[in-house]
Amino acid sequence: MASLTLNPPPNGSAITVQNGKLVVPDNPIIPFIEGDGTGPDIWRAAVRVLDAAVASAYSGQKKIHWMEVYAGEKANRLFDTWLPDETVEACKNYLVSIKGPLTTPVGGGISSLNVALRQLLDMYVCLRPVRWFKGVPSPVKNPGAVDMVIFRENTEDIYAGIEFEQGGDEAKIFLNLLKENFPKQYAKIRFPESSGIGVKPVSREGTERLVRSAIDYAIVNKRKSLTIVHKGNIMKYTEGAFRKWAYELAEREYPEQIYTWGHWEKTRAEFGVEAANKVQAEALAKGRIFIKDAIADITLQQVLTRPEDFDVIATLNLNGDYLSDALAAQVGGIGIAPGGNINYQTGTAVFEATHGTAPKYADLDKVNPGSLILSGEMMLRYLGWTEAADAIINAMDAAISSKRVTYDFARLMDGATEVKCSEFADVLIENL
Ligand SMILES: NC(=O)C1=CN([C@@H]2O[C@H](COP(=O)(O)OP(=O)(O)OC[C@H]3O[C@@H](n4cnc5c(N)ncnc54)[C@H](OP(=O)(O)O)[C@@H]3O)[C@@H](O)[C@H]2O)C=CC1
Ligand SMILES: O=C(O)CCC(=O)C(=O)O
Ligand SMILES: [Mg+2]
Repeated sequence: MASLTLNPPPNGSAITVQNGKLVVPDNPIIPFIEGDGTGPDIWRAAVRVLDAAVASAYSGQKKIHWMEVYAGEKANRLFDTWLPDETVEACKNYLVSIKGPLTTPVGGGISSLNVALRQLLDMYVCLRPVRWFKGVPSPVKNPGAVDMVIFRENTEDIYAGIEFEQGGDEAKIFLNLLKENFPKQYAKIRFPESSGIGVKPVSREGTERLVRSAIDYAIVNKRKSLTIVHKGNIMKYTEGAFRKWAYELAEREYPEQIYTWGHWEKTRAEFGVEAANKVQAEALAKGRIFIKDAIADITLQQVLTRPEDFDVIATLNLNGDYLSDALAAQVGGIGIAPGGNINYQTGTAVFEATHGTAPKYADLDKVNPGSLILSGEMMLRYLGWTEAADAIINAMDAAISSKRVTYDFARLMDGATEVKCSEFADVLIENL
């Protein structure tokens, strides 16, 4: 078994934070994790596009110095560990990283390494923008109306990993604890002997830092609304509390920048519906962000039936996981759905696609690398390298217009030429 020593590229420099702002040298060291399954294919394609975009935008004055760090199957194969401490340390020390997808077995085995990274680095925002590129095949009539940005809470909820396996000693201890201390709640468990147990923590701090990031984003990017998505009618003290804390934070910290349903309701109670509508219209015309909420099940319908009503979305971990894949479907699928895990306080960020390892396509040079490339685009924007990021968006538009696309788009697009994963990268590079 090889021993693990990371060798930082000798000509690169670390990104740092000063006075709460990222300081990005022209030669930043950026750790990358190749990923499992299709990860190596899409990484090989993505890194070429990212390097070419930076080279062409800055005429060679800026250059990323990539540093491979290990996780998942490759780390286990080479170093007999799934997530080496050195990887977590590198992501922490170099601040900004990028990764391919990592496999998580279902129903047993190791816990998610993706979730572990988010928790260990306390990257509390999972940022997943969903927008349509002209010409991308979509199952909905008006995919252009989809322009949403999901802020998914990334460290809490059922993903905290507090679970007890049915029949195990821990489950028995936990069930006894419930029985003795909370007999009324225990009585609600229909089949206690044969139940596995999961615990769902949702905190005020966790909610507030997520919602604050979402409101800040909405303000900076001049977005119209923020919808708090929750299942607070059923899970009152977790998801219901998320909704309550979100509104309270908005009203307390952003009184001049937001307008909420609560404000509308107050005006309506005093002066009637017409007056309330008028005050709301005036507030929104001045650029205030409209803060509203929606229950998770109806949200999944309404993002389809009236997408124009949704803009920035703040939601809990599991809702955000479901919602991001569902929304990706409306704009061409998971093959071009990017994301980033971010701690806006420390600056730590790991960018990664929304999709998984798609193992049936591993090593076929087939899948769409767009999601990882667009995650890289988000990363470049996060670094402040907007020219390179813009170049990638323009190249994506041009590649799709030319209809030279990977299998996922080609199977739905009339007159398309199917290209391989690596060839799609070539098409993008031609268009930079
Ligand atoms: N952040 C991460 O690292 C994530 C990891 N995972 C992990 O990935 C593994 C597999 O998960 P699974 O649920 O199958 O989901 P995947 O996202 O890996 O794949 C599901 C389907 O999505 C489509 N797809 C995925 N990636 C692409 C791409 N790049 N281009 C085009 N189409 C794509 C394929 O559809 P089609 O069959 O129609 O061609 C594929 O069969 C699991 O272990 C899971 O835990 C899952 C999500 C995120
Ligand atoms: O960690 C995993 O394997 C799945 C994660 C996931 O689905 C996501 O991040 O969207
Ligand atoms: Mg997911």
